[in-house]
Amino acid sequence: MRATLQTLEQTIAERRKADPSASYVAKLTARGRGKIAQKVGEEAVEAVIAAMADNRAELVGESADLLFHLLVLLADCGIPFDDVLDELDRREGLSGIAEKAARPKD
Ligand SMILES: N=c1c2ncn([C@@H]3O[C@H](COP(=O)(O)OP(=O)(O)OP(=O)(O)O)[C@@H](O)[C@H]3O)c2ncn1[C@@H]1O[C@H](COP(=O)(O)O)[C@@H](O)[C@H]1O
Repeated sequence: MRATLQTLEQTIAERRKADPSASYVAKLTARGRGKIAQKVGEEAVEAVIAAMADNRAELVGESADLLFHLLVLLADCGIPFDDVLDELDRREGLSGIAEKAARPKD
């Protein structure tokens, strides 16, 4: 899973500098961060609609669109996707800490 996103992140980094007439990533990047952010929002709403309609195929497709556009946005902000994964890892490490702290000591 991580390799797929890593490859896509790499491709996006390369395509940002491509000819906008030949690359969707370059075209979207040229339209500015506001437009990229708007696309992330639109794809998120479409994924939610697909989930609420219980449409599995649509949800898979819209989730792919959402992740792709999120990676384009992170690239525009100069944030490596590894930073997001590191944050998730950190939270996983934290899970259960509050529960353990609340437990009476032996
Ligand atoms: N994963 C994707 C991907 N997912 C979705 N899309 C594009 O996202 C767009 C979303 O469609 P919409 O109808 O929502 O948007 P639109 O009508 O094109 O644009 P708006 O008018 O809404 O702004 C489509 O044009 C899709 O082709 C993607 N375009 C590219 N990739 C990946 O990015 C790589 C680089 O692509 P290029 O930059 O085109 O070389 C590709 O090899 C793929 O791996």
